[in-house]
Amino acid sequence: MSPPRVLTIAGSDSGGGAGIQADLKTFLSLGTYGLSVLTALTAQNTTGVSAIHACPSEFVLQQFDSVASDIEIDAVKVGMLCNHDIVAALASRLRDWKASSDSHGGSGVPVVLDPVMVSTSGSLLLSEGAIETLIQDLLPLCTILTPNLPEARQLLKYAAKFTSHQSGPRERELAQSNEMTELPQMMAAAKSIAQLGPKAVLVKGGHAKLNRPQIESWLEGLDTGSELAGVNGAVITRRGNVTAIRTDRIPHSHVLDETSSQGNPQMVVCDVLYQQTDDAEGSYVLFIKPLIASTATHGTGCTLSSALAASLAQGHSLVRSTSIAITYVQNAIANGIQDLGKGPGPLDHSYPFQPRGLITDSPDSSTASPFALLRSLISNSIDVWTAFVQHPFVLGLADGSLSREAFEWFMKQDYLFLRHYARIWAQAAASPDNTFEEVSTLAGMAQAMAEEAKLHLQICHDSLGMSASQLEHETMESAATLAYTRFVLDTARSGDTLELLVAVSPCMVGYAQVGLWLQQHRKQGIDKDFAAWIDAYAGSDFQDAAKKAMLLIEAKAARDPPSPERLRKLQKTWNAACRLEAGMWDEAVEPSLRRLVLEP
Ligand SMILES: Cc1ncc(COP(=O)(O)O)c(N)n1
Repeated sequence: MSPPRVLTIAGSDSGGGAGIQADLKTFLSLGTYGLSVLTALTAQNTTGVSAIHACPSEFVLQQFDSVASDIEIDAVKVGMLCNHDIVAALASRLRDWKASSDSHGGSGVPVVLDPVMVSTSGSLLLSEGAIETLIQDLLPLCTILTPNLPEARQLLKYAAKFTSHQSGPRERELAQSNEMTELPQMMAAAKSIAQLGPKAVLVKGGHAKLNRPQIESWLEGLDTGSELAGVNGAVITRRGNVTAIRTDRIPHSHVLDETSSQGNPQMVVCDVLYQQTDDAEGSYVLFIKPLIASTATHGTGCTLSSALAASLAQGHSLVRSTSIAITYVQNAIANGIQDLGKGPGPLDHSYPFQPRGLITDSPDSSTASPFALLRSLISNSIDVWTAFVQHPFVLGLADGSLSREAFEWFMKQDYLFLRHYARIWAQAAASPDNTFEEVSTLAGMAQAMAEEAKLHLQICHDSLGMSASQLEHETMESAATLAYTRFVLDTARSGDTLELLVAVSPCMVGYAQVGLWLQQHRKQGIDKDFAAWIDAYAGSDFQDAAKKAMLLIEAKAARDPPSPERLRKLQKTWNAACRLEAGMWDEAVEPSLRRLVLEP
């Protein structure tokens, strides 16, 4: 079960925040295996770059040949290339390598190119003379190019020179305007840059703060109102060749104070993805999300392009990979390490495994890879997982802004859910392949659910005057509760114990994670029932039962290691369960989504 392999060809940042260091951390947290070819060493810290030592281009190729002749590579990310010699040597090698791997029946290894030119701190990371070679030799080989706005401006200066298409003056006009801060301009720029050869271009809008009402009205002019879907809290609309994916969710941050991260909800950032299509029009996907006002953004470009390459290596489409990469970066920025050195800090690449303690700590030092399966399931569902464990319901519990009414709605539905959930654990306990100890652990989870339900009962009794019998026999079940329980019961019927355990895991692992997180981040003076809820999930009874069950899942997976195909199926089951979990909280916080469907 070797993970997908991703190669970074980039420079080293001795400060650890950008370059190959950022790339390898990103690869690891997105469930891939990282390889690296170094182009240059930088003496760098949070305050800037003090020296650069370029590798001889022959040595860059030697590293590449060594890796590529032995290890099958699923995606490549290219970052800092330093000088003309390295660009030229690499372009020639990548062209031959891609041609030979394509001729072996492959559809081509995706190459993500981050055209690193100048560091955030102002140092030149690509010599002037290398840009033309990069454009002429390297861009045509790449699947996607990911310039930020200053880099896009640079590239546009060359677009007119190297392409035969008609819109030369337009490029010059765009390149000269230092204010490429309007969405239509960014879209035009992405399309022009694509003429230079890459199949797709992602113009990153981080340097342009856009105004939400303006964007909304621009999109409305475009929309026929065809709202396609809400996926992971995003609203997707499409008109013609423009798809817009809008999220309002501000990633939770344990480092930024609310005033800075939520300072102005009217400000958004938009990344523009342009893909070449068979007709001349191409297609656009706009990723619109809240601006996070943080200074800890060192390594953002490296991280985004690496996350994109890792997701492509996992087999995701370009649009989904872009969406995963953006989600990863948003959250890693929101959790940026502010106080690492004297200058702007780096992102926190390890945020998916926060709070440290649940899944990162080895419960048993004799296990080489504790929680290997659960880590891989989380790593491969970062966007879905984050939408669940940092749901507005959870954030509302932390700062007390959740309404009592939403909380009580959820308590009633969760009470109904828990009865089924306890049945499912009991069913898993009865599986014929269980050891004696496993029967006891799984039955213990059923018992833990019964304990958990007592809290629900008490809250419903004290605030709504409801008895257990009223809850069980007079409460209608909502669509989200029914959907989740039916999904898990169907999985149980398939008879595959590991799959059943994966279906119930997000609830257990997620609540254990959410409980620990809330314990650290809840505000003083929140509602006493919110506090009791947090105490229940952060408490040792629930945490211990969850940890035991997690170890059991890992033991089962280790005993009968899933094939790649089975792993894909388990991942789908996990993803669905995460979405269904979040769906129950969606109903709580958004009354218009509630549907009571099943009479008791
Ligand atoms: C080795 C290396 N590669 C890339 C960057 C750009 O990153 P940033 O724009 O965040 O400074 C960097 N500073 N160092």
